[in-house]
Amino acid sequence: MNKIEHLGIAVKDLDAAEKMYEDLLGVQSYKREEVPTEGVTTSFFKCGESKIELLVGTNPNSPISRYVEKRGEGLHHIAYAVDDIRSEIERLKEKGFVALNEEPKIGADNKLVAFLHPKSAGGVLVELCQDRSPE
Ligand SMILES: CC[C@H](C(=O)O)C(=O)SCCNC(=O)CCNC(=O)[C@H](O)C(C)(C)COP(=O)(O)OP(=O)(O)OC[C@H]1O[C@@H](n2cnc3c(N)ncnc32)[C@H](O)[C@@H]1OP(=O)(O)O
Ligand SMILES: [Co+2]
Repeated sequence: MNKIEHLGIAVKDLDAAEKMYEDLLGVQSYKREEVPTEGVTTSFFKCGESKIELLVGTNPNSPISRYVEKRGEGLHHIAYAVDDIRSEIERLKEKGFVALNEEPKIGADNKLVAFLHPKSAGGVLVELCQDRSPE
């Protein structure tokens, strides 16, 4: 695990959350990106080496919509930058972590991503991120 790539924060209203984080961080969001396969729209802020990823659900079945419905807005996941996501998934499975997707999937911000079930990671939803090769 090279660094914390981003902290994922589940929100109800992306416009309002962006305004709050612009005030908090003193910077503008550098991109919004929809990820239809995850049922989310994301908004990214740089914060030193890491990023803040705001996420709003775009349909009721989205993991984010379900999370906010059940637990309200708040810290949703920690994403770590890895060099080789497939070998990291295998390494972590051997350590007893539960991979929610064995095959990496396309994430936001030009990443390949995979998730570990929070119940296998001390109550924290973990995301692995590998930079996608430039198209
Ligand atoms: C990929 C685009 C973008 C990127 O960075 O590139 C993203 O980050 S997209 C982020 C949204 N996508 C995901 O989160 C995908 C992975 N998540 C899932 O598959 C589900 O959300 C899952 C399996 C974590 C939970 O779904 P489930 O339907 O099982 O929800 P439950 O409410 O039944 O939860 C079961 C159990 O887990 C606890 N839980 C749920 N979510 C979280 C969380 N974010 N952090 C910690 N714990 C979580 C929940 O409280 C339940 O525990 P229990 O003790 O049984 O109440
Ligand atoms: Co994320």
